[in-house]
Amino acid sequence: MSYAVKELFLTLQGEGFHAGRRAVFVRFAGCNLWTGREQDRATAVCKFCDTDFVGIDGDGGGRFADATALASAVSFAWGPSTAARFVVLTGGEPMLQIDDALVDALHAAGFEIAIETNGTIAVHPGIDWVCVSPKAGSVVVQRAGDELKLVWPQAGSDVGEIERWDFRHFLIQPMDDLAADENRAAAVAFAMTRPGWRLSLQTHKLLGLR
Ligand SMILES: C[S@@+](CC[C@H](N)C(=O)[O-])C[C@H]1O[C@@H](n2cnc3c(N)ncnc32)[C@H](O)[C@@H]1O
Ligand SMILES: Nc1nc2[nH]cc(C(=O)O)c2c(=O)[nH]1
Ligand code: SF4
Ligand SMILES: [Mg+2]
Repeated sequence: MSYAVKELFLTLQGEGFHAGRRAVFVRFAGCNLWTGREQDRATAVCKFCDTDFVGIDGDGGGRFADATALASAVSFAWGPSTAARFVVLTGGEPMLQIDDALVDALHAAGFEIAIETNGTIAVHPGIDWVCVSPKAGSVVVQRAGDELKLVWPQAGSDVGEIERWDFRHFLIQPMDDLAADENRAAAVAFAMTRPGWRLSLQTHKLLGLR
């Protein structure tokens, strides 16, 4: 299969459990919860997305003909060191494109594979670190994994239900929008009142990283 990739870059993981860790990001084009067009945002299932995932025109993006080609680009972006190789598959919704061949090729290149997913498509079992970020109004089928990262506040999300899902870590992340200041305060209040949850900040934005 070929892969449509919006952008591919080396940075520090900015969010969640692995925040601060060097990582290659592969941002797949396309999502099942929003077209990515501003005129469709208000009617989308997911209305608060902070990301441009339309097309294959970003830095390092393109159409990769096969898994070997994409894994080679990830390896090149990481550089020659074989230590602690870490790739984050995101998007858009990466589970629309991830397949056996890609997981095998990234593992063969020595990478630990993490995913950022909305959880509406079952995650490939070969992925090493599963971060699910549920969206109110969607049906989450991936209810187990390493990290549950809830963007907050989200009207209509059932926190009581989410807390019963089988994740090792529960994180609350303030929604970045015009109300970002209030949202940060709401996320802090959430973490203060719900033991077992931790605050996740989008540190790459604070640091001016990608
Ligand atoms: C752009 S999404 C791509 C991966 C996948 N589609 C998903 O939603 O998890 C990457 C992460 O950014 C989070 N995110 C998106 N928009 C955000 C916003 N405005 N504020 C805070 N986090 C946001 C998502 O919830 C997800 O955890
Ligand atoms: N530095 C950095 N960390 C991130 N963590 C999750 C991201 C994403 O958009 O999936 C992201 C991103 O775009 N950049
Ligand atoms: S599910 Fe993820 S990529 Fe899709 S619109 Fe929402 S935050 Fe953006
Ligand atoms: Mg992002």
